[in-house]
Formats: sequence, structure tokens, C-alpha cells
Amino acid sequence: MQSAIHEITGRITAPDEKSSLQAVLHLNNLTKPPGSLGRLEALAVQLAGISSTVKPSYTKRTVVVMAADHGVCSEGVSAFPQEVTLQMAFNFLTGGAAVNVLARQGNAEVQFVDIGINGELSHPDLIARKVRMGTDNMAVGPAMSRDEALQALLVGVQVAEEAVQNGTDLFITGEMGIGNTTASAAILCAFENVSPELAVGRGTGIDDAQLRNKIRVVNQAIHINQPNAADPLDVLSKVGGLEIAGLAGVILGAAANRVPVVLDGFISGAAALVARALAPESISYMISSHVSGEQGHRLMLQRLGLEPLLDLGLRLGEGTGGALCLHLIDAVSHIMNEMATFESAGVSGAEIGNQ
Ligand SMILES: O=C(O)c1ccc[n+]([C@@H]2O[C@H](COP(=O)([O-])O)[C@@H](O)[C@H]2O)c1
Ligand SMILES: Cc1cc2nc[nH]c2cc1C
Repeated sequence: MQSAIHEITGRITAPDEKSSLQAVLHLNNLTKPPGSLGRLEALAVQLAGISSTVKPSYTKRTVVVMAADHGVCSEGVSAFPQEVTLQMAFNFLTGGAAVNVLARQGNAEVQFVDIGINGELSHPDLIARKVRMGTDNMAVGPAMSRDEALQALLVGVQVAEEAVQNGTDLFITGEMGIGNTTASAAILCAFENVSPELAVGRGTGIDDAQLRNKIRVVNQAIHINQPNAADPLDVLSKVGGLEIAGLAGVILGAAANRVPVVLDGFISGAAALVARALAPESISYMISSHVSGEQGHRLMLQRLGLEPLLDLGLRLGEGTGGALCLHLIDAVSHIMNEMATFESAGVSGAEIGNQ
């Protein structure tokens, strides 16, 4: 099964530099001072390189929501009980969660994957790929086995590959899992040698005493498990989560198929750390939609070398920030496709020497 990972990571190569360069030239010909569309221009150049076209348009956008439970919830790390993951699953499947609303508004489809919910559910639209009924408590031992982490990663790769075969040309990562900000913080600590005080945040809204306990739990998880930063599957299995593994797989699957992948918040960022550790070039295919209100996300993005597009204080997860960014990606598509050039509009360019 390990060879299946090599199969996918081996297919991840650098984006198309020629298209990126053409996008820069096209942007400089459009009727605006060079660089005046700011970060949208950088996004246009990145998308050109990924999609090998200066004038991209994304017609089938897929939000993949990976859902799973976390044994570490027994340590009192979340403001909500673990059952909320299963209860919310029905809400996603019936279209009532925030991401369903924002995805509809952004013309995207939501795919909901049970990769490790601690409970039974069935629905015609459910993608049922449960690896196990939630993880074990990482504060006392590994969250899961190495084989289970690998299985979950490959579920993500397969979900992405199937979506691409069905026409998906843009991915958004989303998740649901009570307790998953604890696993994500532990992953940040393990890969980046960050102290738990800086990595741990309030998640769904814990108070000061619960925050101190959560920092203690992450410290203990790192101390007991000794995750090896040089071995991404070791980190993922010891202090990760099934949905985080699944999302890392989605990111790798997207990059291998040269499809852009828009990252949501803190948990998606943890999956990005795993994906980058497995395939460094995968970072070129990632777009950070926003910096979450979760303490640790800004630092995480800095370590990933990604600049978030939005800073709205969102801390919901699900893919909500990613879905909101569809409007910015569409703005880029329209700019590249529809704006007049200096020549076509008969507008004088900048004076030579003034540029
Ligand atoms: O995406 C984020 O940055 C984010 C920040 C805080 C919380 N969440 C969501 O809240 C849940 C995890 O919070 P917690 O407190 O249970 O670890 C999980 O379902 C996430 O989708 C998500
Ligand atoms: C209600 C609720 C909805 C969520 N969506 C993502 N994480 C969540 C956590 C809670 C508690």
C-alpha cells in the first residue's frame, strides 16, 4: 500500500511555468497600471501555471468534506460533545450546514465523506469510506496505526481521482470532526517544532481553563508518542486524525492531476503540512483561502509559505472559507477573460521611463 503513495507523489510535478509567464504578460497588457489588481494578479499567475491556461474558468468545483471523530475528546479538549460530528453529518447531507449554503452560492458541489465517524449513518449522497470508528486518545498512545493512516490517506486520493474523472477542475478542502483542532495543533508542533502554547487555540470556543488543559494534552501527546517529523506517516498516525489524513490525500490527488486545491482553515492547514511533507511540490497547487481565527493558523500558514486571501475571523471549518474564495477565483477568471488590453481599447500605456 505504501507504493500507492509513491505512485501518487511521483506524479506531482511543477506547474507550467510558460503559462504563468504568459499570464504575467497578459496582466501587464490589460487596461490598468501594472500590479494594480494586487493579490488577484498573483492568484491569476498561480492558476495559469496550475491549469496551463492564461484564461481559466472553473466549471466543476467540488468541496470535499471529510468527517471523523477523535478519541482525544475524552480529555475535555472541545466545547462540544463528540456526538456532534454524527449529528452534523445529517445536516451536511441534507444541505443545511454553512458550507452547503456557501457552496450553492459559489456554484460548487459538496461531497461528504464518512472517513471515521464514531457512529452509523446512511444517506444516498453519503460517500461511505469509514476506516475506523474514530481515533484512539493520542494523549495515551498513537491515535491510529500506520496502516490506518495510510488507508485514510488513500481514501482521500481516490475521492480526488474519482472527482477529477467526473470533471472536477477545482477542489476545496473541508472537514467536520469534534476534537480536530487538537490533532491539528499536535501536527503543527510535530512537523514544525512549535511549542503547544503557540499552536493550540480555542477551537469551538473553550474557556481559559480548558485551553490550559488542551495545551497540556498536546504536550503529553507529543511527549508520549514522539512523532518523527522526518516520517510524515508516523506523525499522521500518532497525533493526526482520519479526516486530516483524507484531506492530505485529496491535496495530493489534486496536485497529481494538476487541479488547484483551495485550503480552508486550521485543519486543512494541518493536512497541507502532511501533503507537503510527502510531496514538497504539492504546495504549488495549494491556495490559502483565509487565515482562521484559530490561534496557530497564521503561524501554520507562515511555515507553509502560503499567504491567505481573506482574514474574516472565520473559525468554522467545513470548507466555508474556501467556498467564499470561489468568488475571488471567479473574479480572476473574469478579469483574465474579459478585460480590454491597452491596444484593444486604444488606451495609452505608461510613459517609457516612468514604469
Ligand atoms: O477551520 C478552522 O480553522 C476551525 C477552527 C476551529 C474549529 N473548527 C471546527 O470545529 C471543530 C473542531 O473544534 P474542536 O474545538 O472540537 O477541536 C471541527 O468540526 C472544525 O471543523 C474549524
Ligand atoms: C455546530 C457545529 C458545526 C460545525 N461545523 C464544523 N465544526 C462544527 C462544530 C460545531 C459544534
